Amino acid sequence: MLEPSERAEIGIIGGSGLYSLEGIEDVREIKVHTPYGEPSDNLVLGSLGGRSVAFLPRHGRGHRIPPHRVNYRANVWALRSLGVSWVISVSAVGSLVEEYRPGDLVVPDQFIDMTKRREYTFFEGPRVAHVSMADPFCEHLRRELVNSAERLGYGAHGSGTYLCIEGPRFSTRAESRLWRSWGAHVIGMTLVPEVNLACEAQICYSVLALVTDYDVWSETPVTAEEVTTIMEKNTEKAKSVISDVVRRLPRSPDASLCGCCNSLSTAVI
Ligand SMILES: CSC[C@H]1O[C@H](OP(=O)(O)O)[C@H](O)[C@@H]1O
Ligand SMILES: Nc1ncnc2[nH]cnc12
Repeated sequence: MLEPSERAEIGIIGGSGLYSLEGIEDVREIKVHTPYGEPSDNLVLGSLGGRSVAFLPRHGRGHRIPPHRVNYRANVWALRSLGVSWVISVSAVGSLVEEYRPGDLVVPDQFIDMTKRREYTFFEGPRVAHVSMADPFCEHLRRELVNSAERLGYGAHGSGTYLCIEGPRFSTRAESRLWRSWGAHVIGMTLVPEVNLACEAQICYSVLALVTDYDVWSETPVTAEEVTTIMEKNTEKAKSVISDVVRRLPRSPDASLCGCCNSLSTAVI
């Protein structure tokens, strides 16, 4: 496979409602081919706040790809092949607890995987790896995201468990009650296996989640239309946080906060 000649330091994966980023200078658009097939769209490269970034809309521009059909391996591989060491993922999530309100930002620190049939690993044998997922997100990047949200006056819930369902349907009321009883805070359909693969690729990865709804446990059950409307009203928040955080990220992560770059050192058999 040909390695792209372009390079980028920071990858940004846009979720529902975030299909482009403003303020990128020196914009180039490239198609990246991977051993796993095509990523969700062309990658948009450029400079944001003096840092080289690569933007990829998870569902493709125009939201063409449903969550269970996203080629997560191609997306993460494509970003890695550009040399990114950080990936900021943006996601719309439902809330499973009253205190996380529509419009709020959340930077989760844990997840529960309820997906069913996805491609979870780059290591299909004969090379086998079991990466640790005890602390699945980059703590350094998480802190930077929370700090940026605070600085901009939005605030963010600095922890929370993201429960990932297979989708594309939403949960039943019984399922939603179950997720709540398990202690999950937010719900979405795309974190897994994006986070697993980022870890295998030794990338510092974190999610900036935006709450769009109260799922189906409150009176009026969530609809896709509701998610889109709330995202449209709030994408500015996510864009401002991204714009602020990319300026502040150091060239390399603080080894006392995260071990993302070494995630394979104890994982490969
Ligand atoms: C548009 S409703 C559900 C859809 O929104 C979330 O996507 P993303 O995480 O990419 O923002 C959710 O996971 C579903 O895919
Ligand atoms: N309630 C919900 N369930 C699953 N994914 C979502 N994305 C946004 N809201 C959601």
